[in-house]
Amino acid sequence: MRILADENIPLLDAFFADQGSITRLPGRAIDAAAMASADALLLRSVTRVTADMLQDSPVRFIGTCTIGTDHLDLPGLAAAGVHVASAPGCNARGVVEYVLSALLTLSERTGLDWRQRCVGIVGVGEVGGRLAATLRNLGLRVLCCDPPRKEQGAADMVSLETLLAEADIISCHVPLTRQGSHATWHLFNQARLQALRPGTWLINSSRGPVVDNSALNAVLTERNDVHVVLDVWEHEPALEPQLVSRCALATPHIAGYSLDGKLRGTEMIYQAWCSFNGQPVQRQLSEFAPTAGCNYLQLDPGAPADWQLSHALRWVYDVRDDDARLRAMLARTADQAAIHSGFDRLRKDYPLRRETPCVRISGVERTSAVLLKAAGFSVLGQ
Ligand SMILES: NC(=O)c1ccc[n+]([C@@H]2O[C@H](COP(=O)([O-])OP(=O)(O)OC[C@H]3O[C@@H](n4cnc5c(N)ncnc54)[C@H](O)[C@@H]3O)[C@@H](O)[C@H]2O)c1
Ligand SMILES: O=C(O)[C@H](O)[C@H](O)COP(=O)(O)O
Repeated sequence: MRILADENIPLLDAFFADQGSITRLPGRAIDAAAMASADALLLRSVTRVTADMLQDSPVRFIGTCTIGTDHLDLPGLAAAGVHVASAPGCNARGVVEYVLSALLTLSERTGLDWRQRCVGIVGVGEVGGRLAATLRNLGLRVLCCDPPRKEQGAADMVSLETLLAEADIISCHVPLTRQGSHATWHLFNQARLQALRPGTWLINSSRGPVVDNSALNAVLTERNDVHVVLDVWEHEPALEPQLVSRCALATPHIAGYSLDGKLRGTEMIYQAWCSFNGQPVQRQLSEFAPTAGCNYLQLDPGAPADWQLSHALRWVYDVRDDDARLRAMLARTADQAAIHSGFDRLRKDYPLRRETPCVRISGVERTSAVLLKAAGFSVLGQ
């Protein structure tokens, strides 16, 4: 069995070494020629695969260790008899922590308390659903917009127009789709961007083309009341430096880049591989990865509960660091080829980041403990 894999998949050998010979390539270098001599592909989100690209290839299994699948032509591959597996929800908690950190940052910069604002969530699946639950636990008013789920009977959904009219903060968590009645390509087009309420915070950590980047750039030229956070870009790894400079926070598609999320993605694809090949699952992530519950944060017991929450959220993940790294890269070059490689380098060399569930916090009062638990922390001794 010849396995062709993205070099950025962690624990490849631990899970797959005895399943065949593994060839590693940068994800963007995995092309039709490389696929022609592989039986299986293990990918992340940067490798596009269509049925046409596999015409001369024996590949029958593709596993993408990611939530998103828009890089794969799913109908074409299914028609060609290629089995595709993805990793739903693998890094959803990381994205929630990214959004919480962005809210905290915008709150500090604008002086507006994020916990008093109404949040509109567009796309209420693995990420949006967890974000909605966390924010509601923390006492925020949350509006949810998910027409496909509404059609399947989900209650309490609002239209996008209602959400645009009522939400102070909009966070986008839809898949990128180009066809069908709920296509999300340019869901945030010029008209909707212009219709944002004064002072709106708009966060996109789904896929770049969900927001029309050129329209956004134009709208931000006219309006400085809207605060935009972008983790994903319409033409990434290409970036429009002017748009970056107009964003309140700008990061290189790392919202879900917790170590836990990446490792979970590999394990889920290993499990899908075993199922596809009719073989038992013989390996578990817990054999290879550091377990949860290993980090301790000591908080000042006398500090106010809101401070404890902010401090703990910052300790888990601080979006300002990723924003600073992207801006520093852009300050060094205006050359697009260098920007492409700089963008990919920031992702490849991403610092270690762990998710909240592996954090234990000691030394807090009861009010703080309730708040911290609502945000997803385990609180020692409570
Ligand atoms: N930036 C990152 O690091 C990162 C990490 C994880 C996921 N993502 C992206 O976020 C997306 C969402 O992730 P998820 O795990 O929540 O996916 P999901 O499939 O669990 O949920 C997506 C939800 O969007 C809804 N939806 C589809 N079309 C819609 C529309 N037009 N309007 C409103 N809702 C619509 C679906 O019904 C579904 O409930 C992924 O597809 C991926 O592209 C990005
Ligand atoms: O869809 C996903 O899971 C995320 O966008 C994921 O973080 C993408 O990571 P990449 O495949 O680009 O390394």
